[in-house]
Amino acid sequence: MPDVTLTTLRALKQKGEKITMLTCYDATFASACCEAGVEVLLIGDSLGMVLQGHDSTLPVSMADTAYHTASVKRGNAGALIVADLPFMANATLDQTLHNSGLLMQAGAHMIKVEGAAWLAESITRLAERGVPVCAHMGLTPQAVNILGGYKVQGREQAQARQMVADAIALEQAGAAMLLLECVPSDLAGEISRAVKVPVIGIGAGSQTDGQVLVLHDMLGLSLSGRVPKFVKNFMAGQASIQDALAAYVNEVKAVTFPAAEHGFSA
Ligand SMILES: Nc1nc(=O)c2c([nH]1)NC[C@@H]1CN(c3ccc(C(=O)N[C@@H](CCC(=O)O)C(=O)O)cc3)CN21
Ligand SMILES: CC(C)C(=O)C(=O)O
Ligand SMILES: [Mg+2]
Repeated sequence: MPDVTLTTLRALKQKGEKITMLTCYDATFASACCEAGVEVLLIGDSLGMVLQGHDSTLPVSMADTAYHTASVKRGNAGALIVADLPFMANATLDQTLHNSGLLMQAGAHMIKVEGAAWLAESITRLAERGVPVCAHMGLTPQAVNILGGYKVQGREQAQARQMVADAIALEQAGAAMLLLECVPSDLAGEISRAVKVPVIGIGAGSQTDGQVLVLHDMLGLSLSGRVPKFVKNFMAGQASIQDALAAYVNEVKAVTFPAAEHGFSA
């Protein structure tokens, strides 16, 4: 796969071709994902849940994230690498700049931060220094203790209008990409059409510019036996992990995944 850059992703959006993204935490899976044509690899703080067995993403440290980012970088063959800034690693602007720098030096090409319009200042400061930022909106799992659980966001009209306005504000602040988690499908489509930067969705329906899933979820593995409704098991009917990864890429590109049953209504 030729190196995927921000330019590649913007061109895919303009062409109307869907962007494929998966979480990835190690070199071997990074290599397998690249082989399958996955364009973006995310070192998600979901690693705290799927690798470490915690019940939230909050315990994940900068050291954990840097370690997995460096591992993914060694197996990568052309994908754009995005790393999640862990819980409280962006408590101040100084810490945001310092910690983002460490993840870029570990091998990330882009940093992802959870929030809304209040992220604007740090996104601008990072972009000035050469760090592209993905703003993760909607269900932001680091705020699970404020949100009262992993619940769909933006179902109320006022909250939906605010999310559209925040997305536009963050694009103007210099965000390179947006990610929407667990928002009604039509709202996610509206936001995707309102900005020029690529919008990736998880539990956000099929109208976004791309899709992401947690690797373990799409391979049919779970700790609890309980999986969110937006997850599809791509191992079903496949002979190998490599085939399952390829099936994911095919279904996202063909817009057969996500189907209506994987999304939420308003
Ligand atoms: N393995 C794994 N997969 C994920 O997608 C994921 C993580 N871990 N850890 C971090 C967050 C937590 N996520 C979650 C977890 C549960 C639901 C969930 O159960 N959602 C309900 C919707 C509830 C509602 O209707 O408001 C569902 O039915 O899917 C959603 C996102 C997504 N992220
Ligand atoms: C679910 C994705 C978007 C994520 O942030 C993660 O894996 O941590
Ligand atoms: Mg995350």
